[in-house]
Amino acid sequence: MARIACHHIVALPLKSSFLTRTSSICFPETSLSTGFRRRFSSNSKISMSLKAGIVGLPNVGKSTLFNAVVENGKAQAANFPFCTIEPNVGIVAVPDSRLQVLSNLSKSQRSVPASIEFVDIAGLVKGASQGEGLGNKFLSHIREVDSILQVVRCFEDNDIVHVNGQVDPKSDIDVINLELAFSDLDQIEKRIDKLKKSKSNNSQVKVKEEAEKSALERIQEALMAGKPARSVALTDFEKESISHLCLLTMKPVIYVANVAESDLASPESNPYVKNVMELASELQSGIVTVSAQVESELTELPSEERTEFLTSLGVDESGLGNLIRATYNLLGLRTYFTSGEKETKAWTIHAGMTAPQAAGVIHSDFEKGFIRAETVAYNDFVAAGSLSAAREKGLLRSEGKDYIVQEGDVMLFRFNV
Ligand SMILES: Nc1ncnc2c1ncn2[C@@H]1O[C@H](COP(=O)(O)OP(=O)(O)OP(=O)(O)O)[C@@H](O)[C@H]1O
Ligand SMILES: [Mg+2]
Repeated sequence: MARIACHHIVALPLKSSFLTRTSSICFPETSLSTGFRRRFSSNSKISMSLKAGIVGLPNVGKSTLFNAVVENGKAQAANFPFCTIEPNVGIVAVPDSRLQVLSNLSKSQRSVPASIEFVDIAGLVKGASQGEGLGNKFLSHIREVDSILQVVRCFEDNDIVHVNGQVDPKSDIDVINLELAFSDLDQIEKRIDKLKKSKSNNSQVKVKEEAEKSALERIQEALMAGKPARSVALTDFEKESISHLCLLTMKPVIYVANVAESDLASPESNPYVKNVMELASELQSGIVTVSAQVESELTELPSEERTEFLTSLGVDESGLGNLIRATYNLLGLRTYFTSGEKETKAWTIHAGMTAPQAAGVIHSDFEKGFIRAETVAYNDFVAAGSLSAAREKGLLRSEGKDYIVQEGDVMLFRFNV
């Protein structure tokens, strides 16, 4: 296996999911895990969950990581319409080697990668849920993201102040998680009070409110026991009933252990990283190790010098690609392709989406007027060499409106307008 500047330690679906069409993915038990098998009903509102928030104590390396990821994401794809929406929100390309392969085969004029949004959120401190530091404002920024990358300081450096005086990943993680839990508890308490006072006579509303109350009571219990909301088993109906609250501890988390450059080659031997690994597994979350400092220095170097720098640190490649892919997968996102002479493009869908829903990602008219999809698995497309060759060999299938789009499908939609 290639040595990389970012090691995925927990079974997060990284590269494997991109190599096989139907990948067997082992996700931590998050709220998203059921989504793999779940089908999206056609009337359910689909929003592309694309935002990952970089969260952590002050001065742990969040902005350093954010800048490196954004710079790297931009560099990954010259044709990618990169933009920084606000100074602290950046869209980055999801690196995917399949894109270039398809693009070459189709002799496309350009290729467009999938993308996700990263948000650099200011540091959280103890007491934030009571308004300390930048307090509730920043908790509300976290509320808006779909997944959390929690940066944990695992590097020693006496010149860089640690808000609590010493490097202690367990304590840092506890501080952040406690603030998130307090904020959720506060919201839940208010909501349960409101639900108790509800006088609705509408039976449908009543059923929904009962489901919401029952879910919230169970989440409240879990939070009091130090567990995140995502650890509570909920039905789809219950999940939907509480979704308006955007609970912070419901969001899937990846712990990003930010290590010194000297630890990059074997992060597992750093006891701080070990602590983070143990906690991540207890909290049903993923972990990646990365050195934000190294990544930021890499973006400053001309590409020919990057390999040399990485080799001197004992690794082969930058860790950001893996971090971005891990985040993409954590968000429950999947990719299908369209490929032709004009362009080859990676489109982002949720796992479980049907062909018309996937077509709707391109344009709502494609979904409304959907007739059929012609589809071929990525590996079959590559083996055949082109869409027409795949058709001749009978590898191109014609699929109807119930077809669940698979990771890596290359698709062509037939529709009426
Ligand atoms: N892996 C690392 N090794 C050594 N130094 C690092 C590492 N990662 C970040 N730093 C340094 O730590 C300092 C703080 O980094 P940064 O400003 O990114 O933190 P932050 O979490 O965004 O802080 P804030 O919450 O105040 O915005 C910087 O001087 C940065 O160069
Ligand atoms: Mg910062």
